[in-house]
Amino acid sequence: MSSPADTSKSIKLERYKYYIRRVNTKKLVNASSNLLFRATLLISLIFLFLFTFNHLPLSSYQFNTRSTHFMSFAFTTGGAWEKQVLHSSTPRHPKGISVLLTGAAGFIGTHCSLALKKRGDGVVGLDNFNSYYDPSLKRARQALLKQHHVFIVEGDLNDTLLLSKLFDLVPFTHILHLAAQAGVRYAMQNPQSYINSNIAGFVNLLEVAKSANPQPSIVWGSSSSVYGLNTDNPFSELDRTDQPASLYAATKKAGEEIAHAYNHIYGLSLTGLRFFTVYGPWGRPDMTYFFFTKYILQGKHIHVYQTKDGKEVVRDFTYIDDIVKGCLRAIDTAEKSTGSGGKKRGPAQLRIYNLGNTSPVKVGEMVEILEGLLNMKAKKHAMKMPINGDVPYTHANVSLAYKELGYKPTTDLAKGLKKFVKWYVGYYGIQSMVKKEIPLHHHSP
Ligand SMILES: O=C(O)[C@H]1O[C@H](OP(=O)(O)OP(=O)(O)OC[C@H]2O[C@@H](n3ccc(=O)[nH]c3=O)[C@H](O)[C@@H]2O)[C@H](O)[C@@H](O)[C@H]1O
Repeated sequence: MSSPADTSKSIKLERYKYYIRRVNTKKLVNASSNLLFRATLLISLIFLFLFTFNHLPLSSYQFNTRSTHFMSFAFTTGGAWEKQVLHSSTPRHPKGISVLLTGAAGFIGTHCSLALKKRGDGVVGLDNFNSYYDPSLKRARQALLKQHHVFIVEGDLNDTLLLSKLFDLVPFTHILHLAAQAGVRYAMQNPQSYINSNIAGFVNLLEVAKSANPQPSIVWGSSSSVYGLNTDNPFSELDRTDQPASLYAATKKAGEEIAHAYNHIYGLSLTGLRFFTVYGPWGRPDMTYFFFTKYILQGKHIHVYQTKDGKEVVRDFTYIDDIVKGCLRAIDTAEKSTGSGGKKRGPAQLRIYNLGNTSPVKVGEMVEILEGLLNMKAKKHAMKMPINGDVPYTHANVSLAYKELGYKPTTDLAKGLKKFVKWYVGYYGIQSMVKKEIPLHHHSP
């Protein structure tokens, strides 16, 4: 039997337990309502953001390309942005196509935009204007395109919202995808930028393209560098491409495999073009012919690379106008994608072509041509090619591109460099430094 003292103890204990239960329940209720409140607040904010986003013109978007997160900030500008996109993308020619051209402020991108616009197609550019090389050159190309009524959207391939918005606005028939992190040797300094642009950015673009209705046909820039350490000569599309010598080459090769997967799963029509050392007016300042020109004019030393066995390195330099023709032929022969609603509806076209010049030239010879055009002697130094991603030679077999695209390069290096130098001295306003008479054309490609 229990004593009264025991009974009172057990009552106290029960009361205490009851008290603790109430406190815990209260805490639980408080915690739950707190959680509920926070969740409601979060959901409301998301709805508010989405609502605002969908009801503001895209003009609007500023893209922070330096950040790894591509945040879009919206502010109203009254639909001017949409108008520019629509105007630029509308073909003038009744049979014209509508092209989203990525990397439009780049070297090949600018020339292709002009050529498409000139023949009556609609073109909207996309470019992030990054500072890999002098952005003022990209701005000058943008100004040139503006004169020809090509509008460039300032944004990044990794910005899904922006890409989706563009496809919501315009039923693009084609994408000419030339935006990339270029440069073979720079990959050792900034490997991540190659992954961001050439892999993540490409996949993002394909993701948006596969869901678009209609799905566009896609032509994109691969590279001769995929042949890497291949020793068969000239390089044919059937040669092995599994020995890249640089991360750049590896990302381009990855792009070709990614293209295969998207073609297979989603029915996207995809054509990859392997460009061989493209040069010409409005070119890239990081490329050798470009900075050799600058250094020769400044009286600075230049290094001409040699292979391990003392031979000069060789490139199949290809003039920009030939490349532009190849790109346009690839677009014109591209079949439609077969998918819709993000689903494949049948087999789709998948192609790869070499676009080169088929006549390789020693880098030393390229220097001699420049010396003649600039009427100045270069301060040349022979140097063993560093192990930095470079390959000793490139040489394109273009018979497949000839057969299927009608691609036939017509510009030799001497003729092409002459056009480049004319542009160079005109653009940089240094005609007087070059004693020889070179007729100038300002700001025309
Ligand atoms: O076809 C491509 O797919 C690639 O073409 C281009 O790469 P490359 O063919 O390597 O051109 P580029 O750098 O101009 O060097 C030219 C030559 O000069 C030699 N070279 C270089 C530097 C130097 O100081 N001295 C020298 O002799 C060097 O050894 C080489 O033999 C693009 O940049 C690249 O983005 C990609 O598109």
